[in-house]
Amino acid sequence: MAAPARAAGWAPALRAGDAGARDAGAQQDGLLHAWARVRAALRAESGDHHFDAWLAPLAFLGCDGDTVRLAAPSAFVADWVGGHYAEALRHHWTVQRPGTRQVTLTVQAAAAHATAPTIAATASAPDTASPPVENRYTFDSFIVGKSNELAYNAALAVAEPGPVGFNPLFLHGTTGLGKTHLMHAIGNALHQRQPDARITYMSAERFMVEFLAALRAKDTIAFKQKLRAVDLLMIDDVQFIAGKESTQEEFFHTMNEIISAGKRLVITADRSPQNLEGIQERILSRMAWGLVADINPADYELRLNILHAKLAGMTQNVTVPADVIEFLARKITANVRELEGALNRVVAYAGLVNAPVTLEFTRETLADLLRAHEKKLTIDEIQRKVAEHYHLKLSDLMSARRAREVARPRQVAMYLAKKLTPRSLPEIGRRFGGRDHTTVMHAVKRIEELRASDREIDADVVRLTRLLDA
Ligand SMILES: Nc1ncnc2c1ncn2[C@@H]1O[C@H](COP(=O)(O)OP(=O)(O)OP(=O)(O)O)[C@@H](O)[C@H]1O
Repeated sequence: MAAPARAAGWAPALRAGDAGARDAGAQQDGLLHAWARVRAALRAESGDHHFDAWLAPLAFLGCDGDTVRLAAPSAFVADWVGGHYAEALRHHWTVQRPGTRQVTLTVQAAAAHATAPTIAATASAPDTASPPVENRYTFDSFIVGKSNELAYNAALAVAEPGPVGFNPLFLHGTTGLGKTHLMHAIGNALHQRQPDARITYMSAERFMVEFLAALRAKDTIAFKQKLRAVDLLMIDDVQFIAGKESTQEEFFHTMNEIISAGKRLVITADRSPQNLEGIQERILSRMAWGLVADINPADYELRLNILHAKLAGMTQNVTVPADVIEFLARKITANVRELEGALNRVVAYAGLVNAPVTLEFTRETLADLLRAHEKKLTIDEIQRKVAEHYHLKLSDLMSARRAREVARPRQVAMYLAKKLTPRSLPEIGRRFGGRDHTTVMHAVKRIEELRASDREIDADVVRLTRLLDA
C-alpha cells in the first residue's frame, strides 16, 4: 500500500492517500470501512476538537494477523495518541475486527529522513527512532505579532546552542494559541543546530502514566535515567498533574536535576504559574525562576497574517478573496486552531463542490461555527447603520414615504435584517412601521436582484454588512 499522505484535520475519513486502497480488493475495502467506523466512534467519544487535533492525522496502513497498523505524521502525534488513545483505539478495533489484539503506531516518514531530529516519542510506538521533521511546526511557519512575540523570542533563545539565560521556559496561554507549535519549533531548530541533541517531548499526563507504571514495576530508576539523560525536555500541559502528589514529587526532582545539570527545560500550561491551583509551591517557584511568557489571543492584524501564511502554504489551487480572509479574521477571534480549521474547511469544501470561494459561500460553509461566535445583531442596529449610511433620519425608514431615496434604503435595511438576524418576515415588517410580511419578502427579492445588476447597491450591502460586523 502506498505510504499515506498526512491527512489534514478536515480530510474525509478514507481520504489519506488511499490510491492503493481504492484498487485493493473487497477485504481491504472492509478494513477501510472498519477504520472509518473506528474513526467515527473516536470522534463521537473525544469531540471534534481533540479528534481533529490528534486522531484525524492518523492513517491506516493495514492489518497483520491480530495486529492493526496505523501511522502518525510525527513523533508528537504518536506520543500524544499513544498516551491518550491507545486503549480506545484497541477497543474500537476489537469491536470492528474481533481478532484484533493490538494496534501499533508507526511514525510515517513523509520526507527527508536524513534531517529527522531524534525527538524521542515516548509512546509505545515500535518505530519512532527516526521520526520525520514535522514540517508544519517550525519557527518559520510561526507568525509573530504583539500577542506572542515574547513567547516566540524566548523559544528561539532556548533553541540556540550554548547556555541559555533562563531555565525553565514556561509558556502559558489558552487552547489553540501555538504553545505546542513553539515547542516543536524549538525541537526542530535545536536539532538543526545540534544534530546529536537528545530531545524529549512529553505531555504531563504521559509523565504521570509512565511514572506510575515505573512505580508499580518497582523500576523508577530507568524512568529517572531516561528523562534526565536529555538535552532538552519539554513537558506539555503541566496543569494536568494538579493534585497528583506523588507525580509532583517526581516532577520536582526531574526539574531540579535538569536545571542543575544545565539542560534545557520547557513547560507549558493553560494558565500562569500563580493561577495553577493544586501544584506544589516549590514547583511553582521553580517555574517562576525561569522565564514565564504568555501567549495571548491574536489581534486582528495577526489573525490576518496567519490566514495569509496558511493560505500561501496550501497545495489546493483555490483562490480565496481578500474579503473572505478579512471576514474570517473578524469573526474567529479566540483561537488560532479554529481560525486555521475554518480556512481549511472553506477551501476543502470549495474544492469538493468545485465552487468559487465567496463571502456567501463562506458564511454557508461555516454556518455552525459562525453561529457559535455570533454576537446578537438587532434590527435596531441595522436600521441605525442604514439610516446613517444613506444620511436619512431613522424615522424615514419607518415612514410611509415611497420616494426612491427613502424606499431603497428601507429595502436594504429589510434585506439585511432578514439575512443577518434570525427574525421572521412578519416580525421584520412590524419593526418597519407595521408593514406586511409580503412587503419584506418583496424587499429581499428586489435587493437580491439589484445586487446582481447594480454594483453600487451591492457595494452598499457589502459595506453595511462589514460595518455591522456581521
Ligand atoms: N502564531 C501562529 N502562527 C502560525 N500558526 C499558529 C500560530 N499560533 C497557532 N498556530 C497554529 O494553530 C494550531 C494550534 O496550535 P497549538 O496546537 O500549538 O496550540 P496549543 O496552544 O498547544 O493548544 P492546546 O493547549 O489546545 O494544546 C496549530 O496548527 C498551529 O500551527
